[in-house]
Amino acid sequence: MARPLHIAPSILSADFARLGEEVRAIDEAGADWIHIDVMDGHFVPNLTFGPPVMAAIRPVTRKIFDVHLMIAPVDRYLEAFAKAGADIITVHAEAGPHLDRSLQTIRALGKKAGVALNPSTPVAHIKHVLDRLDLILVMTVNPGFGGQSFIPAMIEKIRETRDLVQGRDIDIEVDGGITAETAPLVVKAGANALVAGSAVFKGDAKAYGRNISAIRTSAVSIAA
Ligand SMILES: O=C(CO)[C@@H](O)[C@H](O)COP(=O)(O)O
Ligand SMILES: [Fe+2]
Repeated sequence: MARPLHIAPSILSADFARLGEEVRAIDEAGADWIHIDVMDGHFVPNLTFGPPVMAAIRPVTRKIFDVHLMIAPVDRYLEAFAKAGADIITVHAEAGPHLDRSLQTIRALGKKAGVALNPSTPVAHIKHVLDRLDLILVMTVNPGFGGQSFIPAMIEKIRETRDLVQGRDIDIEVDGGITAETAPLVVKAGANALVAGSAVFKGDAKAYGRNISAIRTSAVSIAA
């Protein structure tokens, strides 16, 4: 049976001066998860926010906090993000020397564990940690910035990931350049969690619901 579809707006594209209101707006607009991009200026060439900002927006919504950590080394920060209200914590495959240990730590903190694969990272990298995973994030752009173009070669990688996890309770998430146009392609290939930043946070808050629906409708249309 097909896994449920989750639309996860990335607050990287929100107006940071009104972050709480923006989170409330996407909650009311029908977001399934709230995607939180944490960047360290080292693993990726950009800086965003950390646990205190996350803790500040935690009371605004009960939706799943889907936390994408672009931090290396990552292990020393896992507990802080768990305490700040993360539900899913995703680390990059290259974010530390001991991926298996990082994933064990996340689950020991009572959170769902995810691994993110950069566009150039082979799917085979995670073949031996599947038992530790709740989610695989296939990056469809190079991490670091919102508003980049979807990399078409990632379609084949999503298929490969889907084949690898067959029969397991693992979500396949995609992140980068997801729009109403690319959504059906990634869902057809096997993705069931779609991150979208610039395609959701365009126009004013009244448009967010329409933007989310447009992605969901086109994603579902291909699945039907
Ligand atoms: O992790 C990242 C970027 O590194 C993403 O979550 C972006 O925030 C997605 O933005 P769009 O490509 O949807 O604008
Ligand atoms: Fe992300």
